[in-house]
Amino acid sequence: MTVRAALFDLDGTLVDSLGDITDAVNHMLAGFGSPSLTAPSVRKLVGKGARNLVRRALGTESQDDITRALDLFVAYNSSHIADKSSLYPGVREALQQLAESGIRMAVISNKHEALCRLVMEALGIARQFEIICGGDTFSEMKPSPLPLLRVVERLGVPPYEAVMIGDSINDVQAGQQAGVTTIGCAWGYGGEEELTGADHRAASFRDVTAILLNGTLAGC
Ligand SMILES: O=C(O)COP(=O)(O)O
Repeated sequence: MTVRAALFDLDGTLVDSLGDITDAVNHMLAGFGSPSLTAPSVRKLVGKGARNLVRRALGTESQDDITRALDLFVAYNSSHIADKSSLYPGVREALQQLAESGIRMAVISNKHEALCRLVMEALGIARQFEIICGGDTFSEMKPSPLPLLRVVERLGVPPYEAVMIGDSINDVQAGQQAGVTTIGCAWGYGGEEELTGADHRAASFRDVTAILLNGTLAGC
């Protein structure tokens, strides 16, 4: 199999954003007079977008409260987007290498698209990607296959020549349903058990490039 497109998850895959997400969650909780959460607790809530994150952090089903919480979270996170966030080791080099080898690249995140763009600009990787989309870009977010199918269509690449690289079950399930090969990243926020369905497992970014460039993908 020739890999023509690499579709990357963002939080927990390219960027370690947990510190800033935790601060934004705690800013939001303070606005409700609720106690703070630790980073390991917030880590378990990341993955299905900001609305789901604030709903679970606050422990409410009130749509009014969730909307207010979301506004507080997004406003704080927008102005503290990369105070503590950084790229995972090897990301910059890997993106350069993949770009040089002609692999088309996109980010498909469940984070708001505007926040994706902000953090990617701040960390200097936005220009490496032809397409950047977030949880609010399409009518459905991962684990729906829809964002992946829309992106490969826009790239003009068939799903079977694309690979989804991510750290959570949302990435693995979206990839499986889209007919895209999946690489599970062991360094992210998803637990070990979330990646059992992935076609490949990467322990570092070096593994990701080796799998993408050396033709070691299943079915090669
Ligand atoms: O912000 C989230 O909930 C998850 O974002 P991700 O899809 O980039 O991991």
